[in-house]
Amino acid sequence: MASNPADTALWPAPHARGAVDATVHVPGSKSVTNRALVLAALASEPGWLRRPLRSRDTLLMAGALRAMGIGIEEGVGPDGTGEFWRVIPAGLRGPATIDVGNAGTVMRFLPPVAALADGPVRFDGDPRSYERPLNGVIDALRTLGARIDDDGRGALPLTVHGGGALDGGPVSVDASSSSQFVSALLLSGPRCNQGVEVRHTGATLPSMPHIRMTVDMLRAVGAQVDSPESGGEPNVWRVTPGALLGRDLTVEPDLSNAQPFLAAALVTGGRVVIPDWPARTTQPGDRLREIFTEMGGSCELTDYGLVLTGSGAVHGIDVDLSEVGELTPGIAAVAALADSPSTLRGVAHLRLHETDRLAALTKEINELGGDVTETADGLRIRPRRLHGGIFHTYEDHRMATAGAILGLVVEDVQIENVATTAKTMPDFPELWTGMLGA
Ligand SMILES: O=C(O)C1=C[C@@H](OP(=O)(O)O)[C@@H](O)[C@H](O)C1
Ligand SMILES: C=C(OP(=O)(O)O)C(=O)O
Repeated sequence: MASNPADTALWPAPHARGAVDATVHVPGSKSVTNRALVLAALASEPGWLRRPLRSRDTLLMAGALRAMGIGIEEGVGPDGTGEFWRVIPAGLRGPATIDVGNAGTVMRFLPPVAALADGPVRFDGDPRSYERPLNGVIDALRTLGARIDDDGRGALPLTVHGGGALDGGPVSVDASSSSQFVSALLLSGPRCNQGVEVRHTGATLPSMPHIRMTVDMLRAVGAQVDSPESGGEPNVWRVTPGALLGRDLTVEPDLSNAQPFLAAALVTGGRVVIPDWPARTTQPGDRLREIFTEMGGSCELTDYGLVLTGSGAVHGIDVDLSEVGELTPGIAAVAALADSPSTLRGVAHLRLHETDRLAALTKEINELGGDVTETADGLRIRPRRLHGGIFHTYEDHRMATAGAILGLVVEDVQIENVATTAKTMPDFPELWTGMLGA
């Protein structure tokens, strides 16, 4: 939380004096790092993560696993290989207290791990974590044999009374409010006595690429997973019980955190290169190549990385973002600077993210003179000439980076609490000013 006064200070968002031309090395993926940590902790032998993301969300994940008995050693590899974490699995145990902060991955992926531990594990976090939905995970775990004490709201705080093992088996979950419910149950699935069969029952399921990421990463450590994409029933995933391998994994750059830098090339008619952009990935940020091309840029994926070149024109877009919801704040910022209106659809669940992102984007862009309206499942954005002002961030890293995009083009934008970017990208202000050659 923003207990340090410096956290709530105003950061004058740098204004671009011309076309941006830069190469930006983006830190590792939050989603990959936190899945890799969980899978390595559940493995039957030590494993390595190279170039892990070190940010609030991933340090909370590492701290939580350590609290349950897992060894995590940090070091720096030989030239060019960067930092690494060595994860040494051990018997999971309580009593432990876990701070989830406001990390969806920690609050959802770890209760199943705690159910496998021996002893009570208490979960608590930022005030916002009490509001983010966890009911799918709580109810499903009870069905699978776990004992949980909560206050009946389907959210934190709670205590999982781990019994050292979990029966597992079939379970239904409505994951329309967060794909992380499904990922959470699958990740611990191989360690359940009967494995798991997870059936999503809701009308919609957001963030499918993140579920594919879970399935791919499980398979990479030796788990057997049947998924709708591998010929299984729609909305059903089956994980067979079995030991997981310790692997040596290099974490890809976080493509969703590459978004503001790519947007900088787009809105200034410049050129930004992101090295190590993977040729094949489950990260939702890969959709930016298509989305930012439709909005006026051109993308070239080379062996070195991704090059986005802006044309000088920025176009509005009508797009369903349900698969890639976390890209919405950055796309909304670019859309507010476009030459035609935009409609962003399929993201009602963003009201339950770090903050109510639909309300926050509407309010903050409109306070700079914009014309944004909330719809039932997204935003309608009509570009208008914007003016400077304070852009509030509601402790949401992606609000801060969205405000920075606007500040490139609009003079005198001040971002409140830019330090909130530490959730997934602690070096954001330095990377941003470095990109601008400041
Ligand atoms: O599993 C993951 O790593 C994530 C899944 C998505 O969550 P929701 O499905 O709750 O949107 C995404 O928005 C979040 O940033 C990361
Ligand atoms: C929704 C997000 O995070 P979380 O993992 O906390 O859900 C996000 O990073 O945009």
